[in-house]
Amino acid sequence: MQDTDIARRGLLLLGCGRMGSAMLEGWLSRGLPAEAVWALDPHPSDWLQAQDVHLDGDLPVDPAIALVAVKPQMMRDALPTLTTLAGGRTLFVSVAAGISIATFEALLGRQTPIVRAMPNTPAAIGRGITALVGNDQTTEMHMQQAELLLSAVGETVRLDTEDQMDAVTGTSGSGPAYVFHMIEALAAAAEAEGLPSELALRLARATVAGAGALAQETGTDPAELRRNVTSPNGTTQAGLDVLMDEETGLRRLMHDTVAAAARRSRELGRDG
Ligand SMILES: NC(=O)C1=CN([C@@H]2O[C@H](COP(=O)(O)OP(=O)(O)OC[C@H]3O[C@@H](n4cnc5c(N)ncnc54)[C@H](OP(=O)(O)O)[C@@H]3O)[C@@H](O)[C@H]2O)C=CC1
Ligand SMILES: O=C(O)[C@@H]1CCC=N1
Repeated sequence: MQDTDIARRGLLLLGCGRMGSAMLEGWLSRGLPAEAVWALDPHPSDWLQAQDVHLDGDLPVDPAIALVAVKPQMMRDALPTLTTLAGGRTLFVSVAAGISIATFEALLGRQTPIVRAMPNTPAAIGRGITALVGNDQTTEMHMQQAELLLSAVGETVRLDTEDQMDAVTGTSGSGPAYVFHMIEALAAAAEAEGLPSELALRLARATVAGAGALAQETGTDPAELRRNVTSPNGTTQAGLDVLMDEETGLRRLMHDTVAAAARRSRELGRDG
């Protein structure tokens, strides 16, 4: 991230809570100079205060990007802080769930280039994935600039239409929480089978991490990877008979989980 327009002109981060700091941690560790970052947050964490970023002072004059990472419900209060940067060279990037580009245009003006993005917290270790879509003012150069920033903390993918964003939010935005719960549930099940809690958690964590890495690194169809584990009439088959039950199994549960999250994203867009 050194020697980029972002490093030269600066990055403004509005809201540095869980998602803002996950990304900031990733950018700093990938070479974005701390002095190129202006962060605004009413209650900065100890971690944020320990970074050499400009904290809660004046706005930078002409930042390349203003990234908005406050809660959707805070957006209407927080965004006016940045209106002096709207309509100029600064690209606005929002990671807020639900809040539409039209809402940002109403607050910042239609001539402001705005990218709506949905990252996830594995960005903190450079393993995030962020989906992006821009408004009519965003040029190819703006999209590439947003991708440069977000690809420093993981993969990026452009969406065809903004209305895909609610489903993306329910899938990859919220998804890490589902996977962490999978670790919790697997560990609890191991304990119920008599293993000590520390060992149970260690096995569950390494299994989820290892399986995820195998799926990601080989690119093999996950169904094939699942079959590779499943010996005929063996232990895995006995387990999967429960997990893949059509009525009560994971597919149905995951369907309802993602649908509920996507629905909430649409609600936040209406009420946020
Ligand atoms: N957490 C996640 O996994 C993901 C979150 N997002 C999106 O990121 C955004 C932030 O979420 P998350 O980080 O979880 O939430 P947090 O509450 O952890 O972070 C939001 C931060 O913004 C601060 N804030 C509140 N008002 C202002 C203001 N006026 N100016 C500057 N900062 C302000 C908050 O301070 P205080 O707490 O003191 O109010 C807080 O530190 C949300 O819009 C969410 O939808 C997107 C993808 C994933
Ligand atoms: O829970 C939320 O609303 C945010 C958006 C995606 C992940 N966290």
